[in-house]
Amino acid sequence: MDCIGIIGYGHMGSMLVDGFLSSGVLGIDEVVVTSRSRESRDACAAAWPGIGIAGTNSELARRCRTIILAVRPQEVMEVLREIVPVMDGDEHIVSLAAGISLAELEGLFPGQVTRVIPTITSTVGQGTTLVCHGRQTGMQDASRVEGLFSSIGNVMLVGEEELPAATILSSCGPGLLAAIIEELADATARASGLTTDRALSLATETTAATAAYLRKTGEAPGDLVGRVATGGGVTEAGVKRLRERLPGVFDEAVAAMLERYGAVGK
Ligand SMILES: NC(=O)c1ccc[n+]([C@@H]2O[C@H](COP(=O)([O-])OP(=O)(O)OC[C@H]3O[C@@H](n4cnc5c(N)ncnc54)[C@H](OP(=O)(O)O)[C@@H]3O)[C@@H](O)[C@H]2O)c1
Ligand code: PRO
Repeated sequence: MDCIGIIGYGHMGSMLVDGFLSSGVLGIDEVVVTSRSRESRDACAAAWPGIGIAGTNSELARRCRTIILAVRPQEVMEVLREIVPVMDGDEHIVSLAAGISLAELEGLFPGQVTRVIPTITSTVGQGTTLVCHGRQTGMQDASRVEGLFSSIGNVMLVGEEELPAATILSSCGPGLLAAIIEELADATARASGLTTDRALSLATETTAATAAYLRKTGEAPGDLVGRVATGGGVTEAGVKRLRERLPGVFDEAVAAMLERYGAVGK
């Protein structure tokens, strides 16, 4: 059987196992997992009784044709070097690593290679996975991988040159927005009698509702600001302050992320 192998049972590896099996896109006998530590392999076996667990990366590579590298960028090339000698050459390597290029991957494995950038929000079936296929990847394997990731959210095909910016939005985005929600809630709690818990609950609900509103109406964010910010009113005072400072803050944050993107794993 053509099994899907996942190397690395961390945040992404465990999310993919849960997502692929819960969605039913894969059966329990179609997935093989390994991870560096015994604890992670045991945790996977306990969470999904009957799942294939490989003791080593090489064992997994011998058993699977599609191999998802869910290790950190700085570990990807070492893992690839370890498994290439036991591979036939017709496998499909799927790397989740931000910052490791197709050319770098193909330099070690000159076969079918795809870069996939998932997002933690796939845990709840939402958000967009970015997919960028290498030149050697055939249509059948490409659509198999796209189908797998479609089972846990949206899939967007992107060119490799678009990947850094798209990653910031779709994959770093939940972390950025979570930090903003926390700051907004903390600031209102500091300035009032509202408890932090209640402030966080309101800020989270409002963020979800605002995204739902924008998605459903298709309205531009600036137009929504205009609907909410009554002239001379409360929102206007806050938006004015944000617009004075936020462009510079966001430019700095994006520049820092792009700089790190180029260096990660090197
Ligand atoms: N987190 C995100 O939201 C996100 C989004 C998009 C892309 N990514 C990418 O996804 C990849 C994984 O990120 P993550 O957040 O899941 O990292 P993580 O939680 O640190 O998980 C990495 C896992 O790799 C395992 N590992 C390390 N070295 C290994 C080796 N030599 N052989 C086998 N397993 C090994 C570790 O195993 P043990 O636990 O067994 O020690 C760990 O569980 C990264 O390349 C990252 O750039 C992450
Ligand atoms: N998480 C990974 C990082 O922060 C890649 C995108 C989201 O490096």
